[in-house]
Amino acid sequence: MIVVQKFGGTSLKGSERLREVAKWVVKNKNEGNKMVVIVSAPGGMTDSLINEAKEMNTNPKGRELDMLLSVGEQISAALLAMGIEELGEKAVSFNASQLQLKTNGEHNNAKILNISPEKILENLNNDYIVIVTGFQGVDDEGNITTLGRGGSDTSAVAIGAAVNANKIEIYTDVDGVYTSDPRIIKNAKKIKNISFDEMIEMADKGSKVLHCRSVELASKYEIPIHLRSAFSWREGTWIKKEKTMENSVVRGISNINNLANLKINFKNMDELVDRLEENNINVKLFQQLENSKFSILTEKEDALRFYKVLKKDGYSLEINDDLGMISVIGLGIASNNIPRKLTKILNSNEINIDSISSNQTSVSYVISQNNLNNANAIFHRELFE
Ligand SMILES: Nc1ncnc2c1ncn2[C@@H]1O[C@H](COP(=O)(O)OP(=O)(O)O)[C@@H](O)[C@H]1O
Ligand SMILES: N[C@@H](CC(=O)OP(=O)(O)O)C(=O)O
Repeated sequence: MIVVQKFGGTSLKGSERLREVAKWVVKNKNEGNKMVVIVSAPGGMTDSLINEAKEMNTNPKGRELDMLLSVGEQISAALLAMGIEELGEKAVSFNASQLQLKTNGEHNNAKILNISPEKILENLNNDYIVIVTGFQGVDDEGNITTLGRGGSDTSAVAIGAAVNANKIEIYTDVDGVYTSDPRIIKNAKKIKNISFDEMIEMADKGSKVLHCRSVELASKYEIPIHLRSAFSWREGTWIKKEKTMENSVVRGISNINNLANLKINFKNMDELVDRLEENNINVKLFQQLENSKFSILTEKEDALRFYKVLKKDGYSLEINDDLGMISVIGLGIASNNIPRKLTKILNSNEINIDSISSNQTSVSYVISQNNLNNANAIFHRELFE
């Protein structure tokens, strides 16, 4: 059986943790499995590399940033290989360049195009534990790219699909997906099974426990993911195809912090869309308010950047940069009375709603950033406790 195991930053921070991971991987190998291990950078390293970059240049080029950010994963990969060899097993580490893990050239947010599994399979057949750097790729010209923050989950699923893995396990610092972020909601409950669609929606709406694209890929290839803890090693949460799930309408709550809304007077909508694209603004919600008035919800950093650009060009616009979004997720949620109930709950708690949006799997409220944790606690109490 081929088993892919991915370890996140906190699971790899410091030699003691690395040794625990090495022992676990060797134990799984000794149970008769062929092991492919995907690693993130040691916890906190990617953040501190970004800070160092910003000290040198307030707006570093994507290519150079990727050269720098890809370093952390390489450190984890080499150290883990050494730790495994110390336990008497054969291990070899590879970076994306050595494996020709091809992506497009979109620096800092690259998409995986192709992975040739031969080198990994050859080493597995020669009894090696294969360790691969997550988060990184190479473009057509050999430049190092990275997949966006949290992207090593996506590396794991893509590599799992390429080697036709029997199991993909993602190890982190919580023992599963919870009904809300357990760091914020102390009474959050562990979810045993969640469908791909629900998990995609939770990740897209701010639950950083899994990279959204990793779940999209797992859904495409129909490979279940087992998300579990590298601390307790207990059974975690299964993310899998909906058919095999028991029915329940409400699955979880997600939050996005630090959003901003721009209200813009702009004559031509196509031109506005072009300007958003040119400036790389990732729009979360786009509404036409009146004939030539638009409302755009985006991350605060993007909004402030776009505000400055448009202001300089003489446009009239307003900004509210104190917003967040709370979403409740569940299959078919929009077609029952839950959205109405949630709106009432916010109203009766005097939480102002800036806007509401919904789709088949989620309903989202844009509210003031200050109210976000409170709304999360109130929704959680009403829906899950
Ligand atoms: N619904 C949720 N269930 C579990 N964890 C969540 C959820 N939403 C957010 N999280 C957070 O995700 C964290 C794990 O993700 P992350 O820090 O990226 O780990 P890693 O470095 O292992 O990839 C948890 O510590 C938890 O606070
Ligand atoms: N090191 C990268 C990639 C990653 O996926 O990390 P983690 O698995 O620790 O979330 C980041 O911090 O974004």
